[in-house]
Amino acid sequence: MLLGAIADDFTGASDLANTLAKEGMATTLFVGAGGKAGDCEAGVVALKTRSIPAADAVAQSLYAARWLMDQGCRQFLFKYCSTFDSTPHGNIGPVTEALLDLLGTDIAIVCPAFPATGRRIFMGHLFVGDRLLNESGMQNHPLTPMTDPDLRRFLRLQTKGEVGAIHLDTVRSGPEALSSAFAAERQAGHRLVVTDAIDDDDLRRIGKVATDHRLITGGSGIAIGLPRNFRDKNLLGNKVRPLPVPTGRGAVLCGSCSSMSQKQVADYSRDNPHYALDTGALMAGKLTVSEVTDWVLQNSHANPLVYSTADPGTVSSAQAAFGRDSVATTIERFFGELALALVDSGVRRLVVGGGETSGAVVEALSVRSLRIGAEIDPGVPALATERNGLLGLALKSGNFGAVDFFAKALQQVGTA
Ligand SMILES: Nc1ncnc2c1ncn2[C@@H]1O[C@H](COP(=O)(O)OP(=O)(O)OP(=O)(O)O)[C@@H](O)[C@H]1O
Ligand SMILES: O=C(O)[C@@H](O)C(=O)CO
Repeated sequence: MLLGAIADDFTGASDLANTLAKEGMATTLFVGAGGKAGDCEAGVVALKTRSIPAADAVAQSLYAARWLMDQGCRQFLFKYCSTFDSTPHGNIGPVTEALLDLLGTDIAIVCPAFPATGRRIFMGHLFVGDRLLNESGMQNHPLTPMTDPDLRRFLRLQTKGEVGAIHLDTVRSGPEALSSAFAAERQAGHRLVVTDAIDDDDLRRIGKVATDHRLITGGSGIAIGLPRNFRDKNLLGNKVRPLPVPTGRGAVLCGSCSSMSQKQVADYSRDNPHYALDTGALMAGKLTVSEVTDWVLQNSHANPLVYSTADPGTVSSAQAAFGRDSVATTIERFFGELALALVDSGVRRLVVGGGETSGAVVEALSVRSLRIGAEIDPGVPALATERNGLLGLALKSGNFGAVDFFAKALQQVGTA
């Protein structure tokens, strides 16, 4: 394994694995670290550390990094959300500083840009489409509301050390000038350096210069330029293989409340059987997994949708009534148990919306690794794994995918 990545959630891991596979690295997505890695050039360890206490996120990330070091990785990538999902306490800053210490290196690019999905960084500020981050809908996120678009200022709340910045004009002023700018930041003791990028060419420029950086952090976009560095050193084989095609019934599970998920749920619900989870009933223990499993199986000829997706007002009321973490955990556990029941009852194609939700689902399925297939929409590949036979999956980040994503994904992760 040449490149080892640690992703703070599961949809993020599949997003990054998609980029690395598209750029020609034989990539495997691992559900947690440990055990045998098999034959791959890039390994992405999916963790569920985005919204847990910082100390736990650091411990799990260091464990994953040590495992990746044992696999022989030469370069390491910490993948977080392209909308920088975090809180003033972490976990992006603390995990990055701990990885720098472990890897014995003194600089980490911080670049969540993902232009294909509208995430761009200019003068240290993160945009989503034509809006600043804090006006993009992300200010309403159920777990990590993003209210400051200035990455330098927001990240500084999470770090021990000062944060550096490299602006777009420097990124575009040639590899030598860009390398010198990183050297100057290093000299100034700025270990985390927010780096502007507004298109894929900027990301390739940064990737080229980062060839000798031991640690890089960001969204999946920052990985665009990295496979080429390994290819230029003749380190890559021709190992990317097409996915096998699972066959069987399908279902969609959505626990994301993002603006895009709300549109996707509305779109899919128009023509397909759909079941809205009643949060109150769930919290009162009045809605059981077996009840919903039965409903899905009765409708499984038509690839039904089960969702907890709700608008910000409904989410806030549920959080006020039951507590934010308690409602989130209950819903995630429900989706995990539901997915397990469905897959063990013969569902062979599963499309999941939301990073935390995807983490709960994949962990409940107890699969160890996933293979990466073709891209369905930017940042979301078809995935395949084994559980009682071949299982096709798509793990969609909250705001990713076109409005008709669910129908499209069901077709691309396998056949009926
Ligand atoms: N109706 C609801 N009320 C309160 N919380 C909810 C509701 N529905 C889902 N949640 C919780 O909100 C969180 C949504 O996070 P999740 O990561 O799954 O989606 P996302 O943040 O939109 O996706 P991503 O992280 O990929 O961008 C989960 O913890 C989920 O359990
Ligand atoms: O970077 C992104 O936006 C996604 O891969 C993600 O991490 C959402 O959970």
